[in-house]
Amino acid sequence: MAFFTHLTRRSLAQSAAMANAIKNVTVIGSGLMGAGIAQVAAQTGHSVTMVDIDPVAVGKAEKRIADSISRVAKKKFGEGDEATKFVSESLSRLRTSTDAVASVESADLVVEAIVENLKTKKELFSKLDNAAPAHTIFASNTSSIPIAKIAEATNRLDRFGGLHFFNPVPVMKLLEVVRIPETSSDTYDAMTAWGKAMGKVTVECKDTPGFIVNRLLVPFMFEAVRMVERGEASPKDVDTAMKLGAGHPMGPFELMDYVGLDTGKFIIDGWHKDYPDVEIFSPSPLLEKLVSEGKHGVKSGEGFYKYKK
Ligand SMILES: CCCCCCCCCCCCCC(=O)CC(=O)SCCNC(=O)CCNC(=O)[C@H](O)C(C)(C)COP(=O)(O)OP(=O)(O)OC[C@H]1O[C@@H](n2cnc3c(N)ncnc32)[C@H](O)[C@@H]1OP(=O)(O)O
Ligand SMILES: NC(=O)C1=CN([C@@H]2O[C@H](COP(=O)(O)OP(=O)(O)OC[C@H]3O[C@@H](n4cnc5c(N)ncnc54)[C@H](O)[C@@H]3O)[C@@H](O)[C@H]2O)C=CC1
Repeated sequence: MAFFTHLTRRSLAQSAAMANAIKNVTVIGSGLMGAGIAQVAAQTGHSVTMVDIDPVAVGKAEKRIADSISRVAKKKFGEGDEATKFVSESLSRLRTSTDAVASVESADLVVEAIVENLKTKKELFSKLDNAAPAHTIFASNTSSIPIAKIAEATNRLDRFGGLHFFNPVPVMKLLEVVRIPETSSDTYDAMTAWGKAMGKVTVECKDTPGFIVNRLLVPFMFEAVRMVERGEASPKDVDTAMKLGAGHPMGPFELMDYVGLDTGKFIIDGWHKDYPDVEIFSPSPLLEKLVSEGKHGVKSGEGFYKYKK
């Protein structure tokens, strides 16, 4: 028992040391997820650089972060000086850039949250691998792509893993920490300790399709779309049914609009390519139509539903 307690103390001390080791965080991608991850990292005392190839996306992310931090501050401190200080100190730790390579030069951790496309992610990581210091840990926030396939673009498989956050990042408590066979224990422990320092509850995941949550959630969403395509129910009735009958905070169509239908299409296209014989992953005419019309959900003003811009 004493030996066990000693071990627990030692591993707690090690975890704390590792959380402290990650001070400088670079988040690549300033869309829905990148902005949320950068915000929470800044809120929890990290020095953060948020990068996007698109300067317009950076500007939009800054506005979303300012709005979200105010809501977090209000919830934590109410109105007043403490809330104002929390907002200004958090924002002072956040820088932005459009130059990914330059932004990793002093990073302890790089979290990638760019579009859900394997080729684009590999091209990015390949460039970053040459520019980042040897100790830097690389992580992807991918929803559906195997971490091992992304990591192939680098020479740091032992310092590579998945950090899969949930939308909206400032609110959702879960973080899936994904390891590939080559991920070292030090890297895995450092990612987990950092997740806890971010205020998240972590779960350990193997590099299996969809990890834990999306392995269950995505087929549920697919099935909801198929029901509507078969004319069995309307999106609104499916949403009402799942909220009132199963206690979900959002119905599947509201959630798909919230996540982004373009991201949903990237996921289904990728899984259809990898598993061509699994019928549920075959292309959805309804989803194809909405995405081709630029209806990407809340972020574009329309998806399955219409939103005020
Ligand atoms: C056949 C083909 C089909 C193909 C389809 C394929 C689709 C594939 C999709 C794949 C998806 C993959 C995504 C992924 O990898 C993982 C995910 O992230 S899944 C999504 C997980 N998220 C959820 O499930 C969210 C569920 N919704 C909710 O929990 C709530 O609705 C939500 C918190 C979003 C909003 O709550 P609500 O009560 O409705 O609204 P309020 O505005 O009142 O907010 C409540 C509370 O929370 C605070 N808050 C909300 N948003 C923010 C924010 N951005 N920042 C800060 N704070 C926020 C708000 O202030 C409120 O606080 P109070 O103190 O309670 O007032
Ligand atoms: N939307 C969601 O609810 C969730 C998404 N994810 C994953 O997070 C990642 C990002 O998703 P979202 O934030 O929703 O996407 P998004 O479409 O909102 O943002 C992606 C951003 O990446 C930028 N980008 C594209 N290529 C880039 C490059 N080479 N370098 C720098 N920036 C680049 C784009 O300009 C855009 O601003 C995806 O892998 C997605 O699967 C994970 C959890 C939830």
